[in-house]
Amino acid sequence: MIKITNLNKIFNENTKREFHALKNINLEIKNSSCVILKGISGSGKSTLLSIIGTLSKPTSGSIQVEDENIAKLPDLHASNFRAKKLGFIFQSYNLFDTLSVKDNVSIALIPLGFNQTQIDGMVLKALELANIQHKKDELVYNLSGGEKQRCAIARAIVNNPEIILCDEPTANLDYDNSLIFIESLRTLKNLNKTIIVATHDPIFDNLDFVNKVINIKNGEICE
Ligand SMILES: Nc1ncnc2c1ncn2[C@@H]1O[C@H](COP(=O)(O)OP(=O)(O)OP(=O)(O)O)[C@@H](O)[C@H]1O
Repeated sequence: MIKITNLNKIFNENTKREFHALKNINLEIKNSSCVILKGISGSGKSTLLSIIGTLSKPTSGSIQVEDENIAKLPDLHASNFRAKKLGFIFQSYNLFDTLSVKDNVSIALIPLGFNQTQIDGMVLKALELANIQHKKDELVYNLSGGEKQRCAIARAIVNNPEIILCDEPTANLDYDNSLIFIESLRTLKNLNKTIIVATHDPIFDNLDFVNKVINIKNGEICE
């Protein structure tokens, strides 16, 4: 369970540019559920996702993941938490263009101390799950947008994370590739992953495997 309590994020606090981006967010996300964070541009979706992902810290409030409050983790602990428990999928893919698909995916395992045989096995499994194994030796530079997204999915799941965070994952995909992405999410849901997607893409409306849609407006949850 992810339990967010009284969470606030204020950028540039106590300056003329002060901006209250998240206002008293309270939210519970059950294990193995799929949750969509919806809201127009600037509503605070990415800010919330990056705080859940320990990429930034809230101004106040707590985020309990099982028994741990991850809101105030020191940087080293936060990076350990991310490496073990989280997978990220971004709209811009965040891949290394000049590396192969296989090498992009294995990067996520480097901090975890696996040996080469273990890494090879885990990478192959992730590539197969994401349906990109046939391009494993190709440079990312040469992939299509949909293939890059599948490579990004493989990288996000290679560490077998419990939680997968997706920020506008279909923003750069055409309709057919967006549907393929949604089928990958369904596969991950069936593998009991907890999935949180920040999006304003209507393609995520009314999906049968989505457990909860949370609307965010001006940094607040509106039920
Ligand atoms: N580092 C920052 N400093 C100041 N303001 C910020 C910062 N990051 C985000 N904001 C502001 O916080 C608000 C929420 O931004 P956020 O990126 O979370 O929105 P979003 O809902 O994800 O939008 P989009 O769909 O366009 O990505 C915006 O008004 C943004 O300008």
